[in-house]
Amino acid sequence: MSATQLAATARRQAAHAPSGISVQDVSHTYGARGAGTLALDGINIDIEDGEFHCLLGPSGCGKSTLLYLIGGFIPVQSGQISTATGRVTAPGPDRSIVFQNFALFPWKTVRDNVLYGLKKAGFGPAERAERAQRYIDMVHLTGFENAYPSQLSGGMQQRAAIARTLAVDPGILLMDEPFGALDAQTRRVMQEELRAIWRNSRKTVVFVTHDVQEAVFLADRISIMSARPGRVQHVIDVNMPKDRDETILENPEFIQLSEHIWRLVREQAVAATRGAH
Ligand SMILES: Nc1ncnc2c1ncn2[C@@H]1O[C@H](COP(=O)(O)OP(=O)(O)OP(=O)(O)O)[C@@H](O)[C@H]1O
Repeated sequence: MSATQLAATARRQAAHAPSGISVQDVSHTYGARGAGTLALDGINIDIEDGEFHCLLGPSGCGKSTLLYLIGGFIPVQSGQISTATGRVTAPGPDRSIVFQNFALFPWKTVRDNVLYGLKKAGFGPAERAERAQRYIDMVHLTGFENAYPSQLSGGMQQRAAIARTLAVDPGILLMDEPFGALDAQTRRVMQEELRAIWRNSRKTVVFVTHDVQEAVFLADRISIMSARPGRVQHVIDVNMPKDRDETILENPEFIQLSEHIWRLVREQAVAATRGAH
């Protein structure tokens, strides 16, 4: 193998390995500096490789902005974000994102939506076909390979979007309120499935939500953000069993921790409402 091929293989392996994320003193302003909106102010977060980390905070506190900065979808203006593959300056194969609104191509079938991501990520034809089926099966959409998004329920569409993202095997999975559009029951099932998928795949996950129970159910650690400008107010360890299903909702420790976090988030939500007047 040539040095170039070796380097390409090393890059590809690094992209698939779970990676830590270091966010150092990151601030972000939308619009003209000085006259614009300060969305984030001096964010510092260290996320370990393989960690499930939730960003929790009131609407408008900058959770999505921080996620897009980590993804490299918007440029870092101030401070620094790094992963195992180096400093984040643009999107890369080590980071993939799942959006709230599924973001599937409506004119492509489930299989073709998943294949599209794989082709873009540079997988060969045989591996693309094998991976597409494997991840469609993993999210329990076997039998719906040829269905179009409009023929699927919201939960099924979001499972297809998750399959598309997981199939390319990114080391870091970024999720922006992916279950926000789902009904409560489907949302609970998806949370359990995501937690199980994460346990098997050992990805690093950064998950944005404003739902306290969702954060406590899913996360190893939670960063609670302040009302705008977003700052990290508290970092909470969730010391719960790694295998979680809905029985944990009745666990007294789960209830106590959720109430504690709810009070912390409520303080920020009240501050946000006052700031808006
Ligand atoms: N493209 C943009 N141009 C100008 N301001 C923006 C832009 N995107 C976001 N903002 C502002 O930056 C702040 C943070 O927005 P962001 O979407 O990151 O917050 P969020 O915590 O994810 O909110 P939500 O929970 O409601 O989705 C908000 O006040 C928002 O109005």
